[in-house]
Amino acid sequence: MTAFVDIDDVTLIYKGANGGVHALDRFSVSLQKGEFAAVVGPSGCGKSSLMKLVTGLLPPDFGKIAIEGTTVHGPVKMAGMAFQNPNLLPWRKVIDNVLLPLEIVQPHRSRFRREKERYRAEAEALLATVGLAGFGDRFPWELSGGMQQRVSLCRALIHQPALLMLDEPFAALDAFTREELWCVLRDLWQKIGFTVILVTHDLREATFLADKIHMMSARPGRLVLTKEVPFPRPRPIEVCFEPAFTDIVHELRAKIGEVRKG
Ligand SMILES: Nc1ncnc2c1ncn2[C@@H]1O[C@H](COP(=O)(O)OP(=O)(O)OP(=O)(O)O)[C@@H](O)[C@H]1O
Repeated sequence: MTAFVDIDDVTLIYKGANGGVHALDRFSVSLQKGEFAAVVGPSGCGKSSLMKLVTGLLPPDFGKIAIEGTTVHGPVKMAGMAFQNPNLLPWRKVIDNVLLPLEIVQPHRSRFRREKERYRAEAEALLATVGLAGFGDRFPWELSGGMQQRVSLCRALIHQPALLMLDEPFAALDAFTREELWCVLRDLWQKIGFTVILVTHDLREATFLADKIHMMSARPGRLVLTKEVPFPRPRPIEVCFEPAFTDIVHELRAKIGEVRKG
C-alpha cells in the first residue's frame, strides 16, 4: 500500500559558519492514512526540523518527502499545525482565531465572505467538540492555558486538513490539564480520522496517543527505534496505569538514555 506520508532517507544540514549544523541524517519513516505517529528523541535531535521538512517549510538536502504520492516542494496546504505556544491573536475573539486559516487558505479564502455564517457554524461545532461551547465570543486572554490550547487545536483543524502536525502542543500545561487534552485529541482523531505526527518529549503522551513511536538519536537525528503500541482503541486514560503501559514507557526511557550518551 502507498504510504500517505513518506519520509524517505532525508538529510538536513543548516548552512552556516563552521560547516553548518547537521540536523537530520538519512531519516526514513512512513505513515499510512489515518495513522497516529509520535516522534521522540533527546533535546536538539532534529524533531522540529523534521516537522518543517514534512510541512514543506524547508527542503531536505538529500532524500525526499512525499504526501499522497506527491513530492513536497513547498508549504503543504493539507496540513494543520499546532505548537507548544497556542499563538492566538489577542485582539481577535476565539471564534475569529479559529476561523483565521479559512481567511488564508484556498478554496475557503474566496468563499469566506459569502459563506461566513456556514463557516462560523462549523467553528462553533468544533469548539463544542473540544468542550468550549459558548466560548466563541471570548478573547484568548480570558481563557486558561488549557482552553487556549483547545482553541489552537480547533484552528489547526478548521480547514479539515488530512494531516495534523503537532510540535509539543501540551508541553506547557500542568499534568492534569495535559491528560485532559490527550483525551480531547484522541477523541478528535477518532471522530475525524486525520493522520497525525506528534513531536513530544513526554513518553507517556506518546504511548497513550500513538499507534507507532519513532525514536531519534542525538543530533544528527537518525531513526533508532520504531515501537508499535499494542493497546486497542478506543483507549481509556486508565490504560496509562496498566503494567504493560509502564513497561513500554520504561523501555523507551532506557533507550533514550542510551542514545543521549551517543
Ligand atoms: N534555523 C536554524 N539554523 C541553524 N541551526 C538550526 C536551525 N534550527 C535548528 N537548528 C539546529 O538544528 C538542531 C536540531 O534542532 P531542532 O529544533 O530540530 O531540534 P529538536 O529535537 O526539535 O529540539 P528540542 O527537543 O530541544 O525542541 C539543533 O542543534 C538546532 O540548534
